[in-house]
Amino acid sequence: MAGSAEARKLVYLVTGGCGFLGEHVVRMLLEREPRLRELRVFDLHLSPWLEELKTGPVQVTGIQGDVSEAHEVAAAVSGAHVVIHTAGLVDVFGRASPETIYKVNVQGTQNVVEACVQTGTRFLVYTSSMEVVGPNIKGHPFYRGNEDTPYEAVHEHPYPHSKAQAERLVLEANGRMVHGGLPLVTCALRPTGIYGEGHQIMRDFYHQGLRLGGRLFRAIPASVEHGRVYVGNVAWMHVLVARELEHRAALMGGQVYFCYDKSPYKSYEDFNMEFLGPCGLRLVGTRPLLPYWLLVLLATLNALLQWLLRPLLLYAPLLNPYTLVVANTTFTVSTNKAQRHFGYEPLFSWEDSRTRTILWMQGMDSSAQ
Ligand SMILES: NC(=O)C1=CN([C@@H]2O[C@H](COP(=O)(O)OP(=O)(O)OC[C@H]3O[C@@H](n4cnc5c(N)ncnc54)[C@H](O)[C@@H]3O)[C@@H](O)[C@H]2O)C=CC1
Ligand SMILES: C[C@H](CCCC(C)(C)O)[C@H]1CC[C@H]2[C@@H]3[C@H](O)CC4=CC(=O)CC[C@]4(C)[C@H]3CC[C@]12C
Repeated sequence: MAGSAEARKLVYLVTGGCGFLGEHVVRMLLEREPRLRELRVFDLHLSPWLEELKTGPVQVTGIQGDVSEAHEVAAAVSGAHVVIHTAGLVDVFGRASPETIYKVNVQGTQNVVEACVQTGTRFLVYTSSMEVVGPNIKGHPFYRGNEDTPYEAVHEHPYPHSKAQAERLVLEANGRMVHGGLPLVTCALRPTGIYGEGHQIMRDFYHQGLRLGGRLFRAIPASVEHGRVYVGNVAWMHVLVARELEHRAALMGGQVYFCYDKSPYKSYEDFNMEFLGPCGLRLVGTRPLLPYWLLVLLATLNALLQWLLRPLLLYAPLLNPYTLVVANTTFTVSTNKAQRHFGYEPLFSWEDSRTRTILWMQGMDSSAQ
C-alpha cells in the first residue's frame, strides 16, 4: 500500500523485530501502514533481511540493543509515536535461567514503559501470551474461553510468570502522563500458540520426523484441543491495534485481547500434521503410544537430567513436566472482542495460512538438520 510523502509522518518502534513474530509485524507494517515514515527495528541480533527493506519509501532503521538496558531502550524509543513491544525470551525448556527470563521479559518491559513516559511516546502495544492465563499447572481445561472467562491462573514456570508480570506492568501504565503531559495508552495482545513461516518448533518437529524415517509418534490424545493462530494474523492484529489505539483510546486503553483467527481447534500434534503431513511425515497411532503416567515419568526424568547435567552441558529436550501439562490440557479461545473494539478480521483465511506454512516448510532445506 503506497502512501504519499506528506501522509507519512509516524515513527514506529518494534522491539524484537527480528524474531519469528517480529519479522511478520515489521513486514506487515511496511505493507499496510501508509502513515509510516520511519520504522525502527530493535533487537539483540539484527537479521540480514533488514537490509532488503531499506530500499522502500519508509526509512527502516535497525537498532542493535538489549531491552534490559534502560538507556538503550530510551534512546530507541525517543521520538517514536508508537511502540510495539514483542521482544521477549520465549523459553519453556529450561535453556535460560529464571533470572535471565525475568530480566528480559519483566525488566525489559518496565524499561519500555519508562522510556515511553520519559520521552513522550503515547502508544504502547505489548505482545503478551495466552500463557498469562493458562493452561495452569493443575491442568484445568479452558474450552473456547474469552477475555472474561474466569480461570484459575497459577504460574510456577518462569516464562508464563514473567509474561503475566510484564502484562500487568503494561496495563497498569495505561493513563500515566508521559513527557509533554498527555496520557499513555497501552494494551496487550495474547496470542495462543503461533504458527507459520519461520516457526522454529515446527522446524524441529519436521527434522525430528525426518530422523525417525518420516514418522512422528502420537503422545497427546487427539481430544485435547490446543489454541493456535497464524503469525500473519497475529501481526495484522498488532498493526490494527497500533493504528486504532489513538482513535479509540478510551475503549482500548488498558485492555487485553486474545489473538484469534479461523485456524481449526485440534490437538497440538494433529494441528502440526496439517503442515507436516503434506511434507511427507505421518503421525503414528490414533491414541498416545505411551501411557500418560510413563510420559510424566519421562518428563520428570528429563527435568532431573537437566538439573544434574547443568554444570557440564545444556540438556533441554521438548518434553518436560511443564510442556507436558501445556500440551495435554485443552486451552482454546473463542472471542470477538478484537472485532468489536477495533474491527479486526483475520487477514488470512485458514486455507491461506495453511498453504503459506506448507510452502515455507517445503522450501526448507530438508538436509539442514
Ligand atoms: N511463539 C509463540 O507461540 C508465542 C509467542 N508469544 C510472544 O510473542 C513474542 C515474540 O515471540 P517469538 O517471535 O515467538 O519469539 P522469538 O524468540 O522468535 O523472537 C523474540 C525476539 O526478541 C529478541 N530478544 C530477546 N531478548 C532480547 C533482548 N534482551 N533485547 C532485545 N531483543 C531481545 C530476540 O532476539 C528475538 O528476535 C514474545 O514476547 C513471546 O512471549 C506469545 C504467544 C505465543
Ligand atoms: C513443545 C510442546 C509440545 C511437545 C509435547 C510433547 C513432548 C509431548 O510432544 C508445545 C506444546 C504447546 C506449546 C506452547 C503453547 O503453544 C503456548 C505457548 C505460548 C507462548 O507464549 C510461548 C510458546 C508456548 C509456551 C508453546 C511452547 C511449545 C509447547 C509447550
